[in-house]
Amino acid sequence: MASGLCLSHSLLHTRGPLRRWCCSSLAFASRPSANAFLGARYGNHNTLSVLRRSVVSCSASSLSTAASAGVAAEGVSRNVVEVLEERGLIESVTSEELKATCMKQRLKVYCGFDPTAESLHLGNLLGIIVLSWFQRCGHIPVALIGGATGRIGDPSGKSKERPALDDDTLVRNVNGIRKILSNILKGNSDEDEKVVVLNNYDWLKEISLLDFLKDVGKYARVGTMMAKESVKARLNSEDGMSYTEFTYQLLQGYDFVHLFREEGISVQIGGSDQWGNITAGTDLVRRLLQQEGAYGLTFPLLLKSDGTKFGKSESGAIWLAPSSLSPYNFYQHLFATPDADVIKFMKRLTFVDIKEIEALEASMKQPGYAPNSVQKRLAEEVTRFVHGEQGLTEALKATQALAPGAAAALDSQTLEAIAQDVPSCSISYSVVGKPLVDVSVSTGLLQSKAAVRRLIKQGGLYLNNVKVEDEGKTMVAEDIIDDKIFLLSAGKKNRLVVRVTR
Ligand SMILES: Nc1ncnc2c1ncn2[C@@H]1O[C@H](COP(=O)(O)OP(=O)(O)OP(=O)(O)O)[C@@H](O)[C@H]1O
Ligand SMILES: N[C@@H](Cc1ccc(O)cc1)C(=O)O
Repeated sequence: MASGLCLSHSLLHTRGPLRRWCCSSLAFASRPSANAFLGARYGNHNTLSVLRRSVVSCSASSLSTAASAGVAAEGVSRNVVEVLEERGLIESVTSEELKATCMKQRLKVYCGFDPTAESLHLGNLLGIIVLSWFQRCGHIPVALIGGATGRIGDPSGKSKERPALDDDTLVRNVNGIRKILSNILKGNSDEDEKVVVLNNYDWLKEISLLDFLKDVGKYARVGTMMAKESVKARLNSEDGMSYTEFTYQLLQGYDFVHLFREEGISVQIGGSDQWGNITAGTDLVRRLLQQEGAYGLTFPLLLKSDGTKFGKSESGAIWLAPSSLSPYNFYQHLFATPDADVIKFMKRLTFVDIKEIEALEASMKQPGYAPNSVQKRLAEEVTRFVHGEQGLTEALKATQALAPGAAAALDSQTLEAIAQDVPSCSISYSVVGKPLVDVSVSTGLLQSKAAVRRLIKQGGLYLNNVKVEDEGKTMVAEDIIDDKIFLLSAGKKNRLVVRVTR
């Protein structure tokens, strides 16, 4: 049974579907012409001009006219393809027709994530954001977790075969990712809007090897499979590629067939590295189901300033799960975005109106611009989207409390949150009445009492963000916030959260 969070209609996956390929109950408002499926790769930053040059079945101007003439399908508020173009969120689409189709009908759109870690990361967030844009424009987003494909390993963008994950790890990762997807998508949609999270293990586990080879493999051309970037790159490498990984594109392709037929999902999105897998899906729908109307859309990968991609395999992933990276640290990473990238990230990672982003861009060039103001806005918007209002409040409180020279009043909740990001230790309540000099050494903040005294003289020791002036200070009950915790700081950067046990 499908593990959809709130699945509106159940998946019909008996062994039957493999025999029901040619009869789909889906009704599509438009049937694209065959040459519309030649596909159009968008230039990275020049999407509109490429689009105009290669329009096949309808011109860009006729689309805008159609939209402004108010012929949009009920529930569809804006042209999502235009919105995504405007924000630099389209790398390629399989057909120009999508731009017209997305105004004529409410589309179901999916993005898949393999469970290769317990959390998703900032790069994966783009898929969630694009899903969310579809939703904001009136379409229906579906997130998919690759419980089955995660066992095979996507070779896209990988120079080496991925190590196989054991079952326990896979289950843990699937659960972790499901939680993130549900939280973010649910938190950012209307209360009564259902969020669907599927797991491809639910249908792929049903299919026998013989059925798969006979019924799916027959429709796949080896030459086309070999020509995919993910395969070509690996075939030229020393280790080559296993048959297992070679079949990955077919599994993802079959997912699209299944979702198109059983769930009425007609659009698959993914990062640009997913182009080969996505087109494997649109091809299979055409060959196997003999149906037109399946679209693929990719977005550019989010890159760091050094040109490497934000990813889970790269060092220092910016995780979305609060258990892997606190909202405070998440916020700080975004706050540290270089000026050169901040406007691009505002467009791709937030839902702030494009006009407002342009105004922010102009403000950065003004003489009175307060440095990092746009970074602050970026960090706030993205943290709110990922961690909710409460996560943002936690991040802002911790930021205030940990800012050099902070005078923020502390509470135990903030300190507990900070304890995820700075060293912490526990001490017994008998600390009350002890000299602070001794406590600073016994907690490991500083090496010796002499060092503590020297620091106090220099004005560098802080207790709960308040400068300690008196070398003879002893701890009193009021120093222990909410009777449980306090913060010691040596200078502005060296912090220690101390939990007090009774
Ligand atoms: N930096 C990125 N920018 C945009 N999209 C990304 C980025 N990294 C991953 N994605 C997209 O997220 C989806 C899930 O990707 P995937 O699970 O392979 O993540 P990954 O970080 O690339 O994993 P791994 O590092 O294990 O390959 C895909 O659509 C992929 O294109
Ligand atoms: N191949 C995708 C995940 C995915 C899996 C199955 C799908 O149907 C779609 C996408 C990735 O690794 O990022």
